[in-house]
Amino acid sequence: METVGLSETFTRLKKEGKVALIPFITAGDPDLSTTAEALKVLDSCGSDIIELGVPYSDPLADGPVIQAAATRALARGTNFDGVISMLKEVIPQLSCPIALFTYYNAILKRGTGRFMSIIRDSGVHGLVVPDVPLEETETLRTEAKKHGIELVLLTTPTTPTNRMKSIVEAAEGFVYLVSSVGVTGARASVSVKVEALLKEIKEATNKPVAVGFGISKPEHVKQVVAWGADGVIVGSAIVKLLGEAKTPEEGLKELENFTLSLKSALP
Ligand SMILES: O=P(O)(O)OC[C@@H](O)[C@@H](O)c1c[nH]c2ccccc12
Repeated sequence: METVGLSETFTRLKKEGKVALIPFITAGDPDLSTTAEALKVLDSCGSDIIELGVPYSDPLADGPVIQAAATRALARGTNFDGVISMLKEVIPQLSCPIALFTYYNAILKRGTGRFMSIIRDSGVHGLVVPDVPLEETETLRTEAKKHGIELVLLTTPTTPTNRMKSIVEAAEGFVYLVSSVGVTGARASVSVKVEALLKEIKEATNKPVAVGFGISKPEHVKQVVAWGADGVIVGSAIVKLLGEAKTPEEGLKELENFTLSLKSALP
């Protein structure tokens, strides 16, 4: 089935008074066939958008859980081409859009235009590149737009206001609000600064804002929703379940239960 893109998904959810559940998993951990199953589980448990990470050898923005997942995936021989061919198989079976998550290196290696057409042909709708240098963002954005890919941009608690404004202006699909400084990883609680940050961003744009970093429990989800988030991103807590389970089947079962618990915390 042809899935709609990121911004259309948020438009539908807004009409329904709902908040997007956006899980992140690392492709190839523990292996690509389990990733294919995990995408279907996440979709059937009510995920609205799925962030799929392409494993990279130097994930500088990632904490230990996702770094370990990338290492395991790379050790299994997971590469960009393998992720793309898996997606070509799986995306037609999903009802929610995929946002590919990659460090800038994978784009540099192929050239921006070629990279965008490859991911578009696989059925991917969105793209998140956490380490794209500011001066390269414009090229990335132009090429993404040309190929119908929504380029999500990230803003953080330490992003100066005028820089935040240009980020939200340029972002497609949604704005990714990184909740706390530092790297990805489950935290005991979500930074209270998120409330003020969300307010400031929502004064600067009508685009949907999804919050990520450290969210790992249903109560975190409820908190972020209460502060006005349009979407909630959960990565490390899910990656941990999948990657550290005794068997892939057990990991998928735990993934299902955990995703349902997060979904039930959302309106
Ligand atoms: O893992 P957390 O704390 O739940 O945060 C989501 C995060 O994993 C995901 O969006 C992501 C994975 N790698 C990243 C690198 C930078 C920014 C965001 C990310």
